[in-house]
Amino acid sequence: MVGARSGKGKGRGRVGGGTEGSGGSSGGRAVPAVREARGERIADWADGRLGAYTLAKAQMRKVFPDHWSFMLGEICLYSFLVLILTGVYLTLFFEPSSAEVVYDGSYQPLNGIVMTRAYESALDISFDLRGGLLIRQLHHWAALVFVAGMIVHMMRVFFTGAFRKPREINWLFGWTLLMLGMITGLTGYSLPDDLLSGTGLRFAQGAILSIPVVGTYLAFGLFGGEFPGGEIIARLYPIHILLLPGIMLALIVAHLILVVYHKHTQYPGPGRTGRNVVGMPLLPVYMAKAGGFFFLVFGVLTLMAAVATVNPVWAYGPYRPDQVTTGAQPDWYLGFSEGLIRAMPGWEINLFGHTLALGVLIPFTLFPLVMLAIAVYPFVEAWITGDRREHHILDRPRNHPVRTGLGVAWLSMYVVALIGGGNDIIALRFRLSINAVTWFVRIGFFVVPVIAFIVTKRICLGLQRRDRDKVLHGLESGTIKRLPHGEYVEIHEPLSQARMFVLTQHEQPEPYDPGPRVDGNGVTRRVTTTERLRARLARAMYGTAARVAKPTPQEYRELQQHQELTGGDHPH
Ligand code: HEM
Ligand code: HEM
Repeated sequence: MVGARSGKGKGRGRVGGGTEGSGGSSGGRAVPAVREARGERIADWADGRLGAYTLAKAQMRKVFPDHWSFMLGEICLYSFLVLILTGVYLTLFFEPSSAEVVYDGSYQPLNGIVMTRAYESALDISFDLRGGLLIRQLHHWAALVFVAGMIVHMMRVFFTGAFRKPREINWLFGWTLLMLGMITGLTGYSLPDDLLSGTGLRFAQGAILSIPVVGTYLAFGLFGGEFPGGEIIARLYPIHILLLPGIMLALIVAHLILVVYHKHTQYPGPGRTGRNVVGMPLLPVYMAKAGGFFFLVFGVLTLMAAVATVNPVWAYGPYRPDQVTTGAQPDWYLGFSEGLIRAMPGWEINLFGHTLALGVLIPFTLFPLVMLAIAVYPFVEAWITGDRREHHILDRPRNHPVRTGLGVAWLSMYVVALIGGGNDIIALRFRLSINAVTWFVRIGFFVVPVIAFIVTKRICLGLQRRDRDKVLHGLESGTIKRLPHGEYVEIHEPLSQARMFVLTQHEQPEPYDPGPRVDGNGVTRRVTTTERLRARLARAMYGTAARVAKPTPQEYRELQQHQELTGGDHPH
């Protein structure tokens, strides 16, 4: 089905079976000879009050393009729903209290141990509440998958250039969701007040303390005094269950409204243009698929929760500031910031009688900066290209080697820092020296992204060359033929027209050029440093070193003629 991008309500077919004008009251309406079906009566009732027909007509036949990578956003959505469902259940039994109690419950090894009521309630949920452990595990697994889903979804959007006009704002909404998701996770796994969550909070408090001038005040204010204080769990609780999920829910709604408003992008293919969407209608096809997919995500998460233990708080024991678990790890998405701090040398300087803990402050600042780099990327790229057009057809990542290289470099930086966050575990498991792992991270943080960039760019260029080859020479069939004069040639099968279109439809724009500095009359024109920088970046991004010229029709025709002469085979 093909839907138009511009104009509203292009759906065809009768929606809801309504025959009356929408929004109108049924006053003065003649009694129908045949009683309408119950569904139709309910639909009429709703339409009279909500204008349902107009809304449904415009949206229900909306076309959604089909591609597996468009399920990634859905995985984020469904794991968020699972988080809310399981989170609500947990709030019924979890008590965010730092009051001290002596444990006397089903988990024998901890009996008689002093702990907070928060930890005790987490143990009760795990051992004494029907389904409690499964729900706790499900909540935690959903959180891990939620953030992973966001990163993969973000990279899909990044590598295909779906962030370009008009979707820059939606990119920022998404990015904010990613940041909030990470913080919500941190506030969540800090709640049960086990030894691991306390260690994480100590880490966060140390990072806050390193902020110059206001750090101490902030830390004291947040924790209600000297660490750990008695307030933090009770303060994190409303932030975790209400404030952050509330903001995220609003942002997700805005995000999805924008997806509907802009209409979804589509991969290039014959018949797909920037003015249409080729795919399946929202109702019934897409709704059925989405509904099924929700249960699939829910089911897989439940299976993971049932068979793989995550955060066994009972094994860690209650938090005590004088103890730390060995191999303490944050959840994977914050391993990045942990790694930066672990790899950073413990520098400290004294400024006007105040200590500046650079060993913590620098990595603590670097983390948001690395994240910020990806947030502003769409705007930087738009500035470099000077492209103000709307884009609804996705790029093939290979056709943008520099962008793809930058994305992979960014990811590799993330992975190197993640290795740093688990330096002790990696050293232990692989029998390496922890110093060797730390030094690898220190050097790798700068070197690995550069290597990743260069390798990715080369692979992209190689793939472009391969595409060019396929268009001009067709597919290698593996059949070798001997010509009358003794030469061996491989028979090449021509590509389908559709494939040929996909491989050649991309644009290869000339990079921005500020023009000659001296014009025809010998007058020197001022070219600003910014213009020069922009031209240089544009050359790096789209210049001849960053693309393999796609075949011209002329080249193609010449080869075709040659082919006819040699009887359908390409000499190689
Ligand atoms: C709670 C988190 C998120 C949810 C529930 C969500 C949901 C969705 C859904 C369902 C779609 C349409 C299907 C698809 O393209 O996968 C979508 C598209 C989009 N998302 Fe997200 N997303 C989230 C996070 C993000 C993040 C972290 C980013 C980027 C930083 C992002 C940027 C976008 C953009 C630009 C589109 C439009 C893509 C297009 O039309 O091709 N989203 N999102
Ligand atoms: C983006 C959304 C959310 C994320 C990423 C998230 C993440 C987490 C994580 C990782 C934990 C630690 C679980 C454990 O003990 O192993 C947790 C605990 C908890 N979460 Fe959430 N959560 C989210 C939303 C919510 C919502 C919406 C609610 C309530 C309506 C909620 C209520 C709770 C409660 C009560 C706990 C403590 C229970 C316990 O740890 O045993 N969460 N959350």
